[in-house]
Amino acid sequence: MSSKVIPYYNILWAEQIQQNHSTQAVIVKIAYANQTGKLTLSPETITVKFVANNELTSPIFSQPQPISDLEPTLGRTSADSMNDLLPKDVPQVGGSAAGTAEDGSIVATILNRAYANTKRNKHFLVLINPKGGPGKGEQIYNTICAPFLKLAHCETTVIVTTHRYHALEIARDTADIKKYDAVICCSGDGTPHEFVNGLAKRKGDAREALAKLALCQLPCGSGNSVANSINGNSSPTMASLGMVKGVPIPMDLMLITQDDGQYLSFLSQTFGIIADADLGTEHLRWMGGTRFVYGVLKYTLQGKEYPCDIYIKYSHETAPEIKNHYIQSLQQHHENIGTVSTATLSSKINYDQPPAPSSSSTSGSASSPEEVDLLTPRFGTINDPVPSDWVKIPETESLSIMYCGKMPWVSSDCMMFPATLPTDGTMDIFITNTSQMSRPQAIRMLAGMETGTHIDHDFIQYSKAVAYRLIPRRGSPEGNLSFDGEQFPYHAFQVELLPALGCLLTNNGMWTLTGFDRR
Ligand SMILES: Nc1ncnc2c1ncn2[C@@H]1O[C@H](COP(=O)(O)OP(=O)(O)OP(=O)(O)O)[C@@H](O)[C@H]1O
Repeated sequence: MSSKVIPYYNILWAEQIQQNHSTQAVIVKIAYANQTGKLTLSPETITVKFVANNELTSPIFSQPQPISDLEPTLGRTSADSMNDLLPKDVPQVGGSAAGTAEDGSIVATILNRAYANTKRNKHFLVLINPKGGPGKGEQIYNTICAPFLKLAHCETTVIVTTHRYHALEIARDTADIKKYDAVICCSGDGTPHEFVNGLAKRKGDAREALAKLALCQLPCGSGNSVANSINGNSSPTMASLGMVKGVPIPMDLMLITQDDGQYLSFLSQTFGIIADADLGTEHLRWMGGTRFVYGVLKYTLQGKEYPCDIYIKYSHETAPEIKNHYIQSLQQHHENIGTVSTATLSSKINYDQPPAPSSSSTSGSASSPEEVDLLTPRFGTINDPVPSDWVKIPETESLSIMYCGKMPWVSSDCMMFPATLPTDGTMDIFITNTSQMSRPQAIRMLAGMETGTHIDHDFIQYSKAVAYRLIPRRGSPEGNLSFDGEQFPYHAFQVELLPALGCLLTNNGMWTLTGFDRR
């Protein structure tokens, strides 16, 4: 008999389906995510027989009992291997025959361990963008994600977005939005961008809603930064299990001011080649993620330049400073996750003291962060003078890429920001001028983006900042500018970090680590 081990993490649900009082045996149906490939899981069920002497009897897998049409044929499982599934202290069968989660029964024990550090029966708001990426959002949700959520007894409210800004309107206008544990964006990165900005526009409870509604993504777009950064891949089944077992953690956000507008950004701001590669290749959506790589290569080899002026309020400028900050932030994150519940984690995160406001728009304010307006910038807006302690970057008249981000992976094959962490109080800024590199150098740098080693090249600047400003030079040809992958006017803008304002649904209280501390 072949053996099968089911990690508790993969268990979606357990339910007692039969009890024999004379033998004190119970039969439990277990729904779980079966690992069927390196990055694929299949929602399946097995039935297992337990007896009162704390031992698992021969499981009755020869007669699998699928509970939905989606269940594939079950594998055979040995009793021995199931000890990895079973707790050593299996309680006596008895008590409530219902086998509910709280009654001390085997079912309760399994469920408690399967959901040891997260909430079960999560209530999800599901937003499906039917036009995102290759346009398969509905299909991917219905055939791949929904079965996991159903087996895990999660509650769902599903909305298919019908127009641009629909996700923003839902986040802004849904009165009881805080009843949801998380929002599943079945989309690319544009929908989470809209959703976060909608929450920020709520009257009265914006801060609370941003802290409560955990973002997650069913990867249906071309970039899928959220899913890639959380799971380290863009597998929809891995993402689906991650939602069921997700642990919410706080995440830093970024506040952008441009013209007279203010926006939140959870992911990135992109100026130059990367923005052109993303937004200038919309007609190539059919290529999926490859269109981005194609675009970057094309514009890099063309040596396109984007004259501008950039001012940065650095937090960590040199490579050793960045590495030290990463290691310290990671340790602090693990300490916080280990000692407090995720609900109170946000308030326990200890950031570098934010600098004092420097502009007229915030001067005189002695309010605590809770009291000031959610979107009141600490450093003023793009319409204020550049603060005197910000550093002007030299030689940006021939800049080719400015990319600022807060998530490590911007697509499955691009670890753009290897040194970023969810709540490290900084944003990572990548600046380079590819037109001054030889073609082989440029291609080596681009190839390094897959593993995050592109930041090690001499001709790039990778730093950490708490704020910056970018001003395109007057009279220069216009390119694209994107915030979180969404197109914005090619105008000057300013960005500052907002510590731990948002919430992210992660697998184990952290997104996939890049290994930056071990480099
Ligand atoms: N029904 C709809 N029709 C047209 N546009 C929509 C619709 N629903 C949402 N949108 C818009 O589609 C845009 C893209 O959303 P999405 O989240 O899928 O990211 P994406 O930019 O397509 O991702 P990627 O670039 O990674 O493919 C958003 O601006 C959103 O407002």
